[in-house]
Amino acid sequence: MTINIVTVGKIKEDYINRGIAEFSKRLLKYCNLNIIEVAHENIPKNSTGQADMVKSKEGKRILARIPDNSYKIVLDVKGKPMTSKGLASSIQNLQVQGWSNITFIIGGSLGLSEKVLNEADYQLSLSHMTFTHQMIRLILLEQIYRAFKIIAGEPYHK
Ligand SMILES: C[S@@+](CC[C@H](N)C(=O)[O-])C[C@H]1O[C@@H](n2cnc3c(N)ncnc32)[C@H](O)[C@@H]1O
Repeated sequence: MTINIVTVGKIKEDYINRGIAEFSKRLLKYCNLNIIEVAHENIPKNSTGQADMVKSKEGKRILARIPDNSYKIVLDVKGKPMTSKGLASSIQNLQVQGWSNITFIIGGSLGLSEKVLNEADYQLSLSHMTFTHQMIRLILLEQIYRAFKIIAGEPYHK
């Protein structure tokens, strides 16, 4: 299984980068992992009414980088919640159905465009709370790692 994460912007915080490096390393035992960063769009100073334009430009970059034939899961606060066991079952079911690529998509500071949201096979919320795009990348990686540990029947934190 190949897991892709298409995400807007870079990670600036060193402590988050270290966490991402740790979970990326741990995941290599279970899957191939590609983290694909697309450039964020500068938000104009007088940004009233420009949010859609920013999300649309970032959205085009995201859509251009989604690998072909992959099952697309967008991360969105308003998406559907899922348990960690549910994510494990979903990954397993997708494998059984013949999917060899799953792409998770993380938006920029203003979120994702309607076009990207509509392209998704699943809209996933990790909480009712909003996290930064930097934090959500780390949290998502930990949840994917947890899912593979559950699939493998291996012990991990409760
Ligand atoms: C700073 S948030 C964007 C906030 C923006 N106001 C919105 O409502 O989408 C950046 C990205 O992180 C992801 N994200 C943040 N919190 C999330 C959550 N609780 N569940 C799922 N994704 C989340 C989403 O992909 C979002 O586009």
